[in-house]
Amino acid sequence: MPSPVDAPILTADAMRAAEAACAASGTSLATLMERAGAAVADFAWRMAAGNPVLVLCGPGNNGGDGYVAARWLARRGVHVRVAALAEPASELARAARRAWGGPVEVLGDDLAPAPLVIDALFGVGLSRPLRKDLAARLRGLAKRRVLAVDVPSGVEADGVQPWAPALSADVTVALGALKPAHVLLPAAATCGKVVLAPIGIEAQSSLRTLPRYECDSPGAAAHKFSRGMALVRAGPMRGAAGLAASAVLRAGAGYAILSGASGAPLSAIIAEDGDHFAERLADERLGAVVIGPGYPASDALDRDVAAALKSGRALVLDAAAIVSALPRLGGAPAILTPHAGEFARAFPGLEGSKIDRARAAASKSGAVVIYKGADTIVAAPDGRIAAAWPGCPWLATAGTGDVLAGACAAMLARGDEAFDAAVAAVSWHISRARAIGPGLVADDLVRA
Ligand SMILES: NC(=O)C1=CN([C@@H]2O[C@H](COP(=O)(O)OP(=O)(O)OC[C@H]3O[C@@H](n4cnc5c(N)ncnc54)[C@H](OP(=O)(O)O)[C@@H]3O)[C@@H](O)[C@H]2O)[C@H](O)CC1
Ligand SMILES: [K+]
Repeated sequence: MPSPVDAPILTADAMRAAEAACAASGTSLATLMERAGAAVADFAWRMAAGNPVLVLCGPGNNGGDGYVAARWLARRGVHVRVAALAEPASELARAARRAWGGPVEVLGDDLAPAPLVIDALFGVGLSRPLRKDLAARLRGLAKRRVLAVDVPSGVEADGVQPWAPALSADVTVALGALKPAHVLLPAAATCGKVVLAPIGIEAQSSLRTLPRYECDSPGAAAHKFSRGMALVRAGPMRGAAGLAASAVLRAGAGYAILSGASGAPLSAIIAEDGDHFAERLADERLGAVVIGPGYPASDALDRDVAAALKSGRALVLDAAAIVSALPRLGGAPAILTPHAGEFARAFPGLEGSKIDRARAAASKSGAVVIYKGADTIVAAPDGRIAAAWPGCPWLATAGTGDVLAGACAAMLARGDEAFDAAVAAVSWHISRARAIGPGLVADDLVRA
């Protein structure tokens, strides 16, 4: 399910700060809740398509949003019922319940379902996992369409805790900004389609969802070197390096060299003996170097990584090259592309959500980190983060990481700074994978 493009993501604390700033500048929390409930009602009205709706309200302001949504739905002629888990615990929620004015059922075992269920039990204020009896009761409603208010109830908004909701949502209406849980597994997989209701909050954040991939045409006066030159160092598994070199060209650089291989998958790639590696590294036109695809840990890898670091070129380091380079990176322009296992080896002992850990790894290494997975995170040392959920599940196959490394080199060679290059490469990779779809193999990503 696609999620909003280039949208801000706020943690629960950042969200509370944004709400407070909003209140300080004259927009009350009651107004925000009214807008939130109205936005939820609008999405629900379309989803319900004339069918009855059941709103489940919790004790906090998430429940408050639910009461407001119920009032707006009733006003639009929808047959709407409300069931509460507990009495409202906040003044805003109490006021919202009074304004609803209709009957409130008890969320008990005998609660009759409706074709559409609005889950307004808990939002960013969830402080512990759902109680087992409540979870069991909610699972009885699981066959219905579910619209979750802000996050599916049971999900911890910051994506640190692996708590699960009892009801997975078909649609989640994120209020004011996305939350980390909307883009991090396992929570993201329970949110369904995530839509953003702006509600008037000033949501500035260096943590954002991935932008759409925009392919710039080369300028009219472009030539192969002005479009960027990248070098891929092959290890013993030549195929992986071949995929990376092919991606260098397909992702838009003008010149790709495959060092240490007698042949290449595309005739346009210059495949040559590894003896020329040092000479190539010294070429002023060289914009980026890839090391790691198909190159297990070895003395030879350490030597090649050292030579590449010494050259001062922008580097893309994958697989074993990451651990090899880390102690000597020293602020060199680099993109590291670890998957979960490689990340744990390279950056042991980090805590928090995947976003927190990627941010810490980037800050520690001074490099841009692409922490790969179905919920890929791109992190820059200065704190910028791009979250790539939902990627494309067909990318879960051998060789696609090699293609991503080559794409990163292409973007660097074309002149992007490291974070922009990494974001563009991830975005290119996903958009290509989505276009191919079922049955994708890595080679397809680098075919015409
Ligand atoms: N983004 C905005 O600008 C706006 C968001 N709004 C909505 O407000 C919620 C956040 O509201 P908040 O009141 O802070 O929190 P919740 O409604 O999520 O829940 C808090 C209450 O729930 C209790 N709680 C927490 N965990 C559990 C649990 N596992 N089981 C039972 N009860 C639980 C908690 O009690 P404590 O004992 O922990 O104190 C609270 O009573 C946000 O998500 C939006 O939906 C507003 O509309 C304003 C604008
Ligand atoms: K909710």
